[in-house]
Amino acid sequence: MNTLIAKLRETAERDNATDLRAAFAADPERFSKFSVSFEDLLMDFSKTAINDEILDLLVKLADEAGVAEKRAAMFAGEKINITEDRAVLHTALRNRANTPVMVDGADVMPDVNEVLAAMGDFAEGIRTGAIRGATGKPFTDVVNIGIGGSDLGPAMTTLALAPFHDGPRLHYVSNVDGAHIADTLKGLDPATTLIIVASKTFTTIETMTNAQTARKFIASALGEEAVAHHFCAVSTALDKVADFGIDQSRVFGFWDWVGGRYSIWSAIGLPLMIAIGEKNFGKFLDGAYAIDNHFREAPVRENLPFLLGLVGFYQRVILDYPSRAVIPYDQRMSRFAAYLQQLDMESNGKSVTIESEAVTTPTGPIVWGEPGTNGQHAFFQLLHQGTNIIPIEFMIAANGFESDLRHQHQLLMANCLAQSEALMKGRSLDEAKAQLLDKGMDAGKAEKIAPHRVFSGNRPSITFVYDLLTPYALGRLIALYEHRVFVEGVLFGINSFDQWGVELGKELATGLLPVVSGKESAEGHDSSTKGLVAALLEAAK
Ligand SMILES: O=P(O)(O)OC[C@H]1O[C@H](O)[C@H](O)[C@@H](O)[C@@H]1O
Repeated sequence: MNTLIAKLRETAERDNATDLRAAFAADPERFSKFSVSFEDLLMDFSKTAINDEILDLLVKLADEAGVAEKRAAMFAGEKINITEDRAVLHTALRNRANTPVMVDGADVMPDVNEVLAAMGDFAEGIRTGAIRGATGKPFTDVVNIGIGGSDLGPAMTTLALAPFHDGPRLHYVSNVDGAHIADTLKGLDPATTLIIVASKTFTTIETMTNAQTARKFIASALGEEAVAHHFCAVSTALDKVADFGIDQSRVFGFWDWVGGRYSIWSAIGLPLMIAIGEKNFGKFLDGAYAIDNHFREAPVRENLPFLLGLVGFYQRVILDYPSRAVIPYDQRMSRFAAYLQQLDMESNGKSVTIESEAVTTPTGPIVWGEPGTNGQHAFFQLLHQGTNIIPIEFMIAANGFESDLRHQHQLLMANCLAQSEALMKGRSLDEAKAQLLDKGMDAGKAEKIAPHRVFSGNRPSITFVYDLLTPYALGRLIALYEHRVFVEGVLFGINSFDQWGVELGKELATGLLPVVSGKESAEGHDSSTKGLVAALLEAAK
C-alpha cells in the first residue's frame, strides 16, 4: 500500500482526528485556518476532520500522484482520456482569453468561437422573434430532447437561473418512457414550438426515439416541410444529424474532446442560452473561466477545487465514508445533486487504474442530495442519528432574488448554519437528560428517553457561501466541482473521462427489445429474466 496512505490512516486513528468538537475547542483559529475564499465564494471546511498534519500528508500525496502535472496536461490538450484516446478540453470552451489550445497540432479556439457565435445568433433570433416557425409565428416554447450530459446540464442550469430567464419557456424531455414526452407536448402549440435534439453521438436510443415522436408532433400538425423550421440539433456527429433531416444551418457542433457530462459549456448549452440570452451565457462561461485560472494558479492551500478534492479523497479513502450529500439551501438548485451525480459518479465510479490494474483503494463515493430546508424534514434524521457518517456539502447565498421576502431568506440561512452546527456539536447523554429533567420529566423516565435524544456529533460538513446565484456564480460553482472530480480521480489513479460502465445495460436492452415485444423467445436468458418477461407479456395481454 502507498506509504502516505498508510501514514494518513495511522494519523487519523492515532490523533482521534475525527473529534471535531475537540478540534474547535483547542483552536480558536480553526475557521480561519481551514476556510478559503475565491472572490465572493467562501469554502469553509473547518467542520471536517482535517488538521495541519493531515493536510500536509494529503498535499504530499497529491504531489506524488502528479496532480499538478496532470492538471497541466489536461489544460494543454494532451490525450489524458487514454481508453478513448481523447483530449479532455471542456476548459477550452470557456477559455475567454482565447489563447491557442492545441489538439493534434491544430488550435481548437477558432472552431469554439465560431460555434459560440452561431449559437448566439440563433438564440437571439429565437428570443427576439426574428427566427419564426413555419406559420410565421414566433416561438413561445422550446423543447430540448436529450439525456445524461445532453439533458442534466441545461435542465439544471435553466432552473437555477430562473431569475435571468427572459426568453421563451424551456422544457426538457429525457426519459424513453413515453409519459415524459406526452406530458411535455400536451398543451404545447406545434406552430410556436422549437425542438432541439441534443446528443453527442446522435445514436442514443432514448433521444432518437423521442426525436421521432416530436417530429410526428410537428409534421402531423404543420406538414413535413415544417420540420426544417421547427427542429435544430446539437451534436458531434454531423453526418448522423444530416441523415435525420435537420438542415446544416440549424446544427451546432462540438467535439470528441468534450465529455457529455462536461458539455454544458458547449452547444449543449444552447437551450440555456435561449433562456437567459447570449450575454448572460457569456457570464456563465466567465465564471467557469475564473475558476479554471484559480485552479491552475493558486497555491494548493488557497486552491478551492484542489482542497475540495483533497478533503473528498480523505473522507472517501482514509475515513471510508461511502457517500456524500450535497445540500444547496436554494430551491432553484434542486437539480444540482442530480447533475453532480453524473459528473462525479460517471467520472470516478471505476475499479481499474489508469495502468489497467485493479484499484487498491475505494474510488468515487455515492453522491446524492436535495435542497434544504426540504431535506431536513425527510432524510436528515439519518444524517444526525443514523449509523453511517455521511459528509455533507452545504451551499447558501447571502442574498436571495426575492428582496421583499428577506425574512424567508434569513430563515433559510439560519437553517443551513444550524444544520452544520448541530451535526458537528451533537448532544451528549448528560445534556439530553438535563434537558428532560428541566422540562419536569421524572428521573426514571428521563433515563429511558434520553438515549433517543442523543446526537453523537462530530459529523463533518463543508459549507459554501456566495453573494447571489448569478450566471457567473453558477459557472464558478460547476467548474469548481468539475476540477474537484479531476483531483480525486488523479488521487484514485483512475481515468475519470470514460464511461464504459453504461455500455453493458445498453447492449442487453437491445437484445431484450424483441423479447419484450413478443417477437423472440426469452430462451437463453436466466430464469429471473425469463420469469419477468413472462409476467410483463401476460399482464399486457
Ligand atoms: O449525448 P449522447 O451521445 O446522447 O449521450 C447521452 C449520455 O448517454 C450515455 O449513456 C453516457 O453515459 C453519458 O455520458 C451521456 O451523456
